[in-house]
Amino acid sequence: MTAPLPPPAAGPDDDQAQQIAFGRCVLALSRTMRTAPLGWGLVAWAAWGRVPQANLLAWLALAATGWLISLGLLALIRREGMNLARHQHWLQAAAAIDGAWWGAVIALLAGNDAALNAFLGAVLCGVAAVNAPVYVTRIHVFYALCAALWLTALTGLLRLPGRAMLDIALGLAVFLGLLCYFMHGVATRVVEGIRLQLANAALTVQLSEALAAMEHQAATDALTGLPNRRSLDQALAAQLALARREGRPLSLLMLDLDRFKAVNDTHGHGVGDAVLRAFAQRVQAQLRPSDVCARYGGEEFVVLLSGTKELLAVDAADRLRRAVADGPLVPGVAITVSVGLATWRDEDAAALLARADAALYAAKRGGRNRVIAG
Ligand SMILES: Nc1nc2c(ncn2[C@@H]2O[C@H](COP(=O)(O)OP(=O)(O)OP(=O)(O)O)[C@@H](O)[C@H]2O)c(=O)[nH]1
Repeated sequence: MTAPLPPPAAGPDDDQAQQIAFGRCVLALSRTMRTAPLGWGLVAWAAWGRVPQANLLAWLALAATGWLISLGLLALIRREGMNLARHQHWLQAAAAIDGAWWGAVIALLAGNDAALNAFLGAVLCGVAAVNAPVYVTRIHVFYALCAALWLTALTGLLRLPGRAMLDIALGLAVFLGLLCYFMHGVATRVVEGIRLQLANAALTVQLSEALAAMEHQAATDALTGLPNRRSLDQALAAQLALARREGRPLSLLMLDLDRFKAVNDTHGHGVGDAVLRAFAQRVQAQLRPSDVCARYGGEEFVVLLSGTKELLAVDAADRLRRAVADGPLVPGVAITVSVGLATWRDEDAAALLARADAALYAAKRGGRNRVIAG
């Protein structure tokens, strides 16, 4: 009977999904930050000659400083392994600094030029829109960026006269509010996707482990831990193919414990089982790693000696026989083994096994505890 599949593992930790989401966000931000100088160029181009040069230079200096601080924070986060618990506030700080120096573009450059004001408002909307997918796996960090951007912009607008400035502040607030609202839904689905990927990966590992365990079970004899008959058939087919292709010699031993029924009858089946297990271990201890020892059925075993001609195989078989006869396999139970040997002669597996079986039968008839080559 095959063992039932283990129950599926519990879903992966939410912490793990959040950690992956955080790592993705840090990497995305590291990439996007490289494009910031493009934004400076656009702003400088639009404001050139329209605002006092000192203001433009002050904003560029502020932007470059904020940018360098954010880059430094990101580099530290990456160097220390992007740990969510330790670094999430650092990332929030980097985003807020980013938002603040962008927002300062209004404070330093907006004024009476309506076209420039509109351009700067559009730039801030663009900055928020570009950053939305960057922070989609850490939406709260995006809120920090938007809040810092809007508050800094508002501070600059409030000190200017006229309603137009408040209109820009309101328009920006509506745009950022809507963007955050829609990104919230997207962000939830993205993190859910990461969770599903983790669950799938965990399930795949679990299934392949269960499959490997089942394959092992299907190929192994439960009592002795040796390969079973099914596995022997496969090993024998492979060895015969090798023998045919490369002319490698192959010898097959069929071993059968002598008068094993008497062990069961005298000591009980439990002791009989222990004898079979001890026999398997003793035989295996005598073999090379390339040899195959399988339980053929009952108290019968088959050994494949690859690359071994008949003379050497007889020696090996006799060594096995002596190892069994040398001392009791379990305390108080002495037993011997008879061995039939057949060396491959361009025949198929069934014929080779039949020859070894006939040799084993001859060994039994000859008095047991002996090796006969067929
Ligand atoms: N304990 C135990 N006994 C087994 C197992 N498989 C087969 N047997 C027993 O092995 C015994 C084989 O007996 P026989 O075929 O008569 O052979 P034998 O007594 O070894 O005699 P010879 O082979 O002629 O020397 C039977 O009593 C089976 O019940 C097993 O997994 N555990």
